[in-house]
Amino acid sequence: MTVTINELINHTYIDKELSAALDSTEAFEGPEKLLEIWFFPSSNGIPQSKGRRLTLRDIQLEQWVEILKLVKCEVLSIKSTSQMNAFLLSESSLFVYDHKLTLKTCGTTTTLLCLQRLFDIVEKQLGWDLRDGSKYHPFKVFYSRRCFMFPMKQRSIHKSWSSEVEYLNQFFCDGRSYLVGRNDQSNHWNLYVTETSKAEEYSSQEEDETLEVLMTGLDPNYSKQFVTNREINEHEDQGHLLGYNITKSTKLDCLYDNKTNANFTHDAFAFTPCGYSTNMVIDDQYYYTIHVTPEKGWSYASFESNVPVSKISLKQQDNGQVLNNVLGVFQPAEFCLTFFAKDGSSLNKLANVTKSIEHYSKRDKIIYDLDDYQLLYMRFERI
Ligand SMILES: C[S@@+](CC[C@H](N)C(=O)[O-])C[C@H]1O[C@@H](n2cnc3c(N)ncnc32)[C@H](O)[C@@H]1O
Repeated sequence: MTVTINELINHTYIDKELSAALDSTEAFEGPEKLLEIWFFPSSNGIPQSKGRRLTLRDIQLEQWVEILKLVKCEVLSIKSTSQMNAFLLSESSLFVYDHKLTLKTCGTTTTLLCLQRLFDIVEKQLGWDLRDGSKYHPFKVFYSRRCFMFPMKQRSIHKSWSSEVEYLNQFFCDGRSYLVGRNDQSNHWNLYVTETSKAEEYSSQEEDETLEVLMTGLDPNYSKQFVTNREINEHEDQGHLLGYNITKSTKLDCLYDNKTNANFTHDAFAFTPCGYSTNMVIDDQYYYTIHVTPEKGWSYASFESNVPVSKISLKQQDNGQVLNNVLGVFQPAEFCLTFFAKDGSSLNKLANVTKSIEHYSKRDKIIYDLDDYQLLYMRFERI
C-alpha cells in the first residue's frame, strides 16, 4: 500500500492561504487531547427527524470551521470517502462519520470548549434528541490524553485533568475518570469514559478497536526527517507537497499490509520550520493518523489507528508488527501504548507480543475491563 501523486490533487477541500502561511517556532505541546463521541452505535441507528434522516456529514464546512474556532484550530484540508470525512487540521485531525466523530488536537487547543456548540447543531439542525434533563446522553463518549509536557501553558479548563472532568460532567451523565499509569508528572495517561447507553448496546454490530502509540524523546537522526525548513511563500502550497514527500521517504504509507487492495486515501502536511501531520484512510472507513513534533527538547510523535489489522492483511499481520513498523520510523526513548478492543483475544495477543519488543523494556502494563471494552495500557523505555 503506497500513496500516489494523485493524492495531492484530489482534496475535497484545501485552504491554500493557510497551508502557505503556517509557522510556529515556540515550544510546542505535542501530546493531544482526544475526544471521541459516538452519537449512535452505528449509522443504521440514526433516527429520522421530520421525515428526513440527517447525519453528522450533513453539517456544512462553515459550521465545522465555526466549531473548530472554539477549539482554536483551523482546517488545512479534507479528504472524503463514501463513509467518512478526514480533516487535516492546523493542530492534528478530525474524522467525521455519519454517527460518530473523533477530534484529536494538540498544542494549546481548547477541545472541550466546542461541546456546547456541537450539541446545539446536532440537536437543532440534525434533529437528534440526545437530551437527558439538562445533560446529553450520546451512545458513548471517550476523552483521553497523555500528561502534558507544559501543563501551565494550557488554556482554560485544560490546565488540569480535574477541571476537564468537571466540565465533561456538566454535559454527560455516568462519566468515569481514570488516571492510568504512574502518578507522577510525566508518566501517565488520563481517560474519561461514559457508560454505554444500555438500551442500544446490543444493537451495535460494529467491531471497534483503537491503537494509540505516544512516543517521546525521538532519535534526532530519525526526527530530522520531519524538518523541512521550507520558505513561506504565500502563493504556493508547499506544505502538502513536502508532506507527501515525507510520507514516501519515511514509508509511513506502508505500515499496514493491505492484502485486500482496499481503497487508500492519503493527506499529509509538512509544517514550517518543522512538524508533520498525516491522515490515511483505508477501505473508505478506517483511518490511521500520525503527528510529529520533531523539535529537540520536546520531541513527540503519535500514531492512532482504528484499522482492523487482521481483516486488512488477511491475517498476515498483527498489531505487534504494526507497532514495530511505527517504532522503526521514530526510534523513541520512551513510549506508551493504549489499545481499546471489544474482543479480548486481540488485546491479549498484543499484550503478549509486546513482551518481546527489541531494544525496549516494559515499565508498566495495566488492563481495565470497561463495560463493553477492554483497555490495555503499556509503557516502555529504550534499554
Ligand atoms: C505537526 S503538528 C502535530 C502535533 C501533534 N500533536 C504532535 O506533536 O505529534 C506540531 C508540529 O508542527 C509544528 N508547527 C509549525 N507550525 C505550526 C502551526 N501553525 N500549528 C501547529 N503546529 C505547527 C510544531 O512546532 C510541531 O513541531
